[in-house]
Amino acid sequence: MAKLSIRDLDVKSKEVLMRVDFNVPLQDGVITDDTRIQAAVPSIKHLIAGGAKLVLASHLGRPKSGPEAKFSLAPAAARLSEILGQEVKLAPESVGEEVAKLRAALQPGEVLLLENTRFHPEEEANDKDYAKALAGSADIFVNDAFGTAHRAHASTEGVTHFIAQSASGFLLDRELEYLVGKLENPEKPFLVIMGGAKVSDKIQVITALMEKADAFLIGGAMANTFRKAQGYATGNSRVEADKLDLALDILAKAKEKGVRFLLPADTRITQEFKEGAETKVTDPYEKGGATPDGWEGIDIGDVAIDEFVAEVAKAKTIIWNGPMGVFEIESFAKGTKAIAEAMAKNEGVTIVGGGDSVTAVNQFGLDDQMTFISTGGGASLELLEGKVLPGVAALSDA
Ligand SMILES: Nc1ncnc2c1ncn2[C@@H]1O[C@H](COP(=O)(O)OP(=O)(O)O)[C@@H](O)[C@H]1O
Ligand SMILES: O=C(OP(=O)(O)O)[C@H](O)COP(=O)(O)O
Ligand SMILES: [Mg+2]
Repeated sequence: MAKLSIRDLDVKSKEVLMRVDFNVPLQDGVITDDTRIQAAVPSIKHLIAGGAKLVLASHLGRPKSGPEAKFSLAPAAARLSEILGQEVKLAPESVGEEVAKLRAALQPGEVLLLENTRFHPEEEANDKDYAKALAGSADIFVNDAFGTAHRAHASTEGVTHFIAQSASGFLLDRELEYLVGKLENPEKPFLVIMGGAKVSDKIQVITALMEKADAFLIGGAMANTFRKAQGYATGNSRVEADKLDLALDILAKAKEKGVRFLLPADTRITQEFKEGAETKVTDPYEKGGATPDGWEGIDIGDVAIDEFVAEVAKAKTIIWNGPMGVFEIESFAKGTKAIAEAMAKNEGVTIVGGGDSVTAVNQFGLDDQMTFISTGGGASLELLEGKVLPGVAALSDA
């Protein structure tokens, strides 16, 4: 069923609450990649030009409980203000009396960014009272947060129950159009590359993706979980202990189905998690490779790089989510860079999704060489899996 779109709205003098995904990478309070902010600008400008009183909501990072300065959206407000060339006020909170006053005082064309919704645990719990408070006096809700559309949270799903009209934004439309439409019949071989840190979420989609993909490459922290499950020593590596059985199930299923499923043959490891740290590569696992105690896997190894690059060269359609290593630290970026370069050379369809994966590709200056850049990692994987994302399902029908 088609959903109401931002194109269909008359927003003149209306209060519009728009969910954006300003979950941008920060280092010492500085935004290292503003792709997600830039990606929301077409919808923001459209609403400003249409005379809306615009209230923006977003999460940033994963604060544990309550406000934490390092997860403030202040840098995002400042960056958006620069991009728009107009003031973007940051509310001190996402809900409450003071915020209600700020919202009521908005004039057509003005923009207010609410503080991080995840400063309230009620956001992720999709609590009704919090969602209602967030909806506040809004006449219209727009969801342009593709990167968070796979979460049924108060600001993505809950609010729609308290606002008359809920529509998709331009970014959400564009992502869905490409990732659902163009990927319906991918040219084969279809390769999925997965890595990154959000293992417990993303490992869950692999089984479903085996119905579509011909091959998988697994890097990042996800690879550690698979290697641990196989019984290899993983030292201090980041491992998802409660996903070991699932990892073994996935390996068995891949074998049964004849899906190529490549884990890194070796791993780059370190004792110190910092720039310039000494690193070394384990022996290939086949030859007894192991990560000793006190060391942790922070990138795929050199044999793995060669094998993965060869696999990328053979594929006709590739979707990549999750860096191969901790690319934010240059000494740990080799594997991620090699994959990005191999994708750039591939003449088939190359899709990179995810806040951090896209940051890496931008950092290497290879974004122009990709067919499609998606602002969502988990969201694009769940979409590919064939799921209707909760943030989309909740929108009004057209
Ligand atoms: N071996 C590893 N150990 C720990 N963290 C890793 C490892 N490999 C990659 N990462 C981290 O994964 C993070 C990105 O993961 P994720 O959020 O799942 O990807 P994306 O944002 O592209 O969807 C990066 O910040 C990177 O440093
Ligand atoms: O960064 C995000 O996803 P991604 O890391 O999969 O690209 C989104 O903002 C969702 O964040 P979440 O995974 O903490 O819900
Ligand atoms: Mg990420």
